[in-house]
Amino acid sequence: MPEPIPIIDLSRLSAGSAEEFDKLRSALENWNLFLAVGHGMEPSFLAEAMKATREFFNLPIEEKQKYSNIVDGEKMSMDGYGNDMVVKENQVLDWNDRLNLLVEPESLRTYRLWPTQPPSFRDVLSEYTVRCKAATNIVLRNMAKMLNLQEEHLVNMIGDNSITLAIFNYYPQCPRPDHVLGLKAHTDGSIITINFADAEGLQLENNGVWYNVPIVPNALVMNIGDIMEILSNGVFKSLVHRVVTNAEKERLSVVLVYTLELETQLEPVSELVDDKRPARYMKIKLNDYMEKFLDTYATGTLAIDGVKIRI
Ligand SMILES: O=C(O)CCC(=O)C(=O)O
Ligand SMILES: [Fe+2]
Repeated sequence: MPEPIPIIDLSRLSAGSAEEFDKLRSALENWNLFLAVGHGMEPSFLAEAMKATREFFNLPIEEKQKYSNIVDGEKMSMDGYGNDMVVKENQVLDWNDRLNLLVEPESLRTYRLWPTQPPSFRDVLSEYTVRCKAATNIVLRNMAKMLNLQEEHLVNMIGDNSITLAIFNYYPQCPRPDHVLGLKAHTDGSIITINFADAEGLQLENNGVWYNVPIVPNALVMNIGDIMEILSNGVFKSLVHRVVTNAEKERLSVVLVYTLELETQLEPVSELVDDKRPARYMKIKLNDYMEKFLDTYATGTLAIDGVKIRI
C-alpha cells in the first residue's frame, strides 16, 4: 500500500517551504495527483460554487436544454449542456450529465450558453476561474522548479489565448453501480486539472490498482494531464482516473481544465530533451491532439498512448 494521497498546503508552497515542495514532488511522482488546501478560497465561496452548480442541475430539463451543446439539431459543440458526443458504434457511455463552458480566454466565452439560473451562476463561475488560476500558478511555478526550468516557464506558456474549460458533472443515483461508471477511465487533455466534488466517487489508477480519492472538506483535487506529460518529456505523468456510480447518492463535481492555445505545437520543452533523454512524444498541434482525444475517449482508449515514441 503506497503512502496516503498527500494534502499540499499551497500557501506554504508559495511562502517557499522546502518541506512542502518535497511533499508536492513526492505526491506528483507517486500519485500524479494531490489534494490542495491553503488555496485562498473561503469555504463559504466554495459552498456557493457548489450550490450554484446544484441549482443548475436541479432545473427542469426544458430549462437546461436552453443551453444545449447541440448545434443545428445534430453537431455537438465543445460548449454547452448535454452528454458526450456519440461518435462510435461501440462507444461506452457514461452515467452523467454535463455542462461544459469555455471560461478562458474571455473573448471566446459563449455567454448565450452560460446559465442565467441560478442568477449567481455567472458571477460565481467568473470568480472561481480567477481564483483557481492563482492556485494553479503556484503549482506550475513549483513544477517548473522540479524540472529545473525558470520558475515562470510553465506559467508563461499559458498565454492570453490559452483555453480553459469548466466542466460541471452531475452523476445521478444509479440503480446498478456494478454495471456502469459515472465516467470511464481516462486521462485529461490538460496541463493540469482542478476538481472540486461534493462526494467520493473519483478513483485513480496507480500501478494497476484503483484507489478512492478521499473527500477532504474544502480541499481541491489537482491532477496532471496529458499536456504536462508531453511538455515535461514524461517526467510528470498524466493521471488515469474514473468516477464510480452510487446507488444511494447523487454527486456533483466542478472541474477546470487548463490547456494552451489551440495552435500550439505540443512537444517536450527543449530544455528537457537531450541525447541522454530524447523526445518521448511526437510533435502535434493541440487542435489535432484534441480531436484525437475526443475520438479515443469515446472508445475508452488513451490519446497520450498514440503520441508516445517507443524508444
Ligand atoms: O467528477 C469527477 O470527480 C471527475 C471528473 C473528470 O474526471 C472530468 O471531468 O474529466
Ligand atoms: Fe477527468
